This record gives sequence, C-alpha cells and structure tokens, in this order.
Amino acid sequence: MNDPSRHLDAMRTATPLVQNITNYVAMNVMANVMLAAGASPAMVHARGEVAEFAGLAAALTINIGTLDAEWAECMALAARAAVERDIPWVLDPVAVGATAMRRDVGARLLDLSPTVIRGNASEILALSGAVARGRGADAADEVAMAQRAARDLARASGAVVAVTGPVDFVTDGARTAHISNGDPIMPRITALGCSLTGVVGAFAAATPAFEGTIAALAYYGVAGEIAGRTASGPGSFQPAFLDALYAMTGAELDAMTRVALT
Ligand SMILES: Nc1ncnc2c1ncn2[C@@H]1O[C@H](COP(=O)(O)OP(=O)(O)OP(=O)(O)O)[C@@H](O)[C@H]1O
Ligand SMILES: Cc1ncsc1CCO
Ligand SMILES: [Mg+2]
Repeated sequence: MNDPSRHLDAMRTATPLVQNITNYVAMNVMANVMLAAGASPAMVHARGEVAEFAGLAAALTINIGTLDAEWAECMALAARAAVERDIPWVLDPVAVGATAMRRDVGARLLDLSPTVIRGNASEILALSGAVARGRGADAADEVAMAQRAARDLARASGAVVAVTGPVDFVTDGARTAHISNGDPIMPRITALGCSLTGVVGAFAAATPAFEGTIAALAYYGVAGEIAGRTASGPGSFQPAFLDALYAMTGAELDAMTRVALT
C-alpha cells in the first residue's frame, strides 16, 4: 500500500463517532489520541446504554484491560448490538492469557464476530489457543512467532488480525502485510496500544477492515517516528506524539509509510 493517506482523509472527513469500552488506564490517553487523529471518541460502558449507543456510533472498540464481571456482560451486549447494526467492532484482548477470567471473556467476545482483533504478540498467541509468555499487559513474545497464530485466528474468526510490536503484522487469513513504522519508546508508554485500537476503529468506520487497519497502523507508526525526532524520553514523547497525529499531512504519511504487502 503506497497511499494510506486516502484512508486517513476518509477517516478525517467522516469524523466517525467511535464508542469505546476501554480500561481505566487508557480512557484519557485514548480519547486524546483519537481526537488528535480526527475521530470523535465516546467512552460508554453502562449496561443501560451500551447497546443503544452502538446504534449511534460508526464503530465500536472493546478492550478488556481492567475487566470486571459487570463490564464483561456490557461488552457482550455492545458487541451484539454492533453486529446487529452492521458497524465494525474491534477487540483488544489485553493480557488475555493471564487468568482464567480473561481467557473466558476473550473466548466469549471472539464468538461475537469482531471485525478486527488488535493485540501484541503474546495476546494474539493466547487468544488463538497457543502458549504465550506475556506477563500482564506487556508482550514477551515476538511478532514473527505470532504470525501463524494470527493467520489461524483470522481464518477461524473471520476477523482481520493485527499483531503489533517493532514490526506490525496484519492478516485477513489470506492476505498479509508488514508495517515497519514506529519508535522504540512507544511500548514504554502505557495505553498507546489501547489508543491505537481506537484509531483502528475510526479507520474501519470509513474503510474496509484490512486496508483500514494497515493504514491506521502506518499512520500511528509514522506519528511515532515524527515524535521520536524531538522527544528525549517517554514524558516528552507523549505530547509530541499527539501533535504529530494532529498535524500529519497525507503527503507526509505516504512518504514515510513502510508497508510490505505479501
Ligand atoms: N519496539 C518497537 N519499535 C517501534 N514501534 C513499536 C515497538 N513496540 C511497539 N511499537 C508500536 O507501538 C504501538 C503500540 O503497540 P504495542 O504492541 O506496544 O501495543 P500493546 O502491547 O497493546 O500496548 P498497551 O497494551 O501497553 O497499550 C504500535 O504502533 C507498534 O507498532
Ligand atoms: C497497565 C494496564 N493494566 C491493565 S490495562 C493497562 C493498560 C495497558 O494495556
Ligand atoms: Mg495492549
């Protein structure tokens, strides 16, 4: 893909309303990232309104980072509503292999036909049923190790699967892509992966899932590279990253994108 800017333009033009059920750590970071990108985020998770809100939204994202039993039920209600209303929904299976509860909720959500699944290598390995070594929310496995699991998971679930890390991998079960944009500071800042899931949802609202996911990952990685030019550590990286998401032109994105389709 040499023109991800088309998909960035489509997303910014649509300013999609994206409903996010995300974790307490990510809520503020994610909303700011999505606003800087040009989307309209709403963090909505109450039982009484999740399904109704999905009728207003252009996409839904569900992140199990700070799970509890009540939220797990609301996540399923929201996912069902998204499928009924035919809007894309993105699953972020944070630390899905860590506990029995996470494995159970992850499997239930997987049964509800996510459009895209976005996780790190340990999470995608665990969700696919393979043995993973992740501790908590951080990856301990390599993206390359998770590629076969990602392809199997995509074929079994019908979802586009994105494995993020130093080089990102995206597959719909048949086609594959590697995106080698990004900055090594990114995994040293909490919730940047969670926030990326929101950006993937925003792109998927305006573009078919495989192309939209690749473009979202390229855009995010390029913003990371731009932020990395001036940042002196994780603290100064965060505002520089928001500014880069906000200011990036389509021409900059196309010039800096490193995507290999296979
Ligand atoms: N070592 C790295 N070098 C360059 N980019 C990276 C690196 N690690 C992660 N990234 C980028 O960081 C972003 C977030 O991906 P990551 O895999 O860290 O998510 P995550 O583990 O789900 O994060 P979290 O759960 O903490 O929010 C992606 O755009 C990815 O490409
Ligand atoms: C640190 C952390 N703990 C639960 S969710 C979360 C945010 C990154 O996934
Ligand atoms: Mg994560």
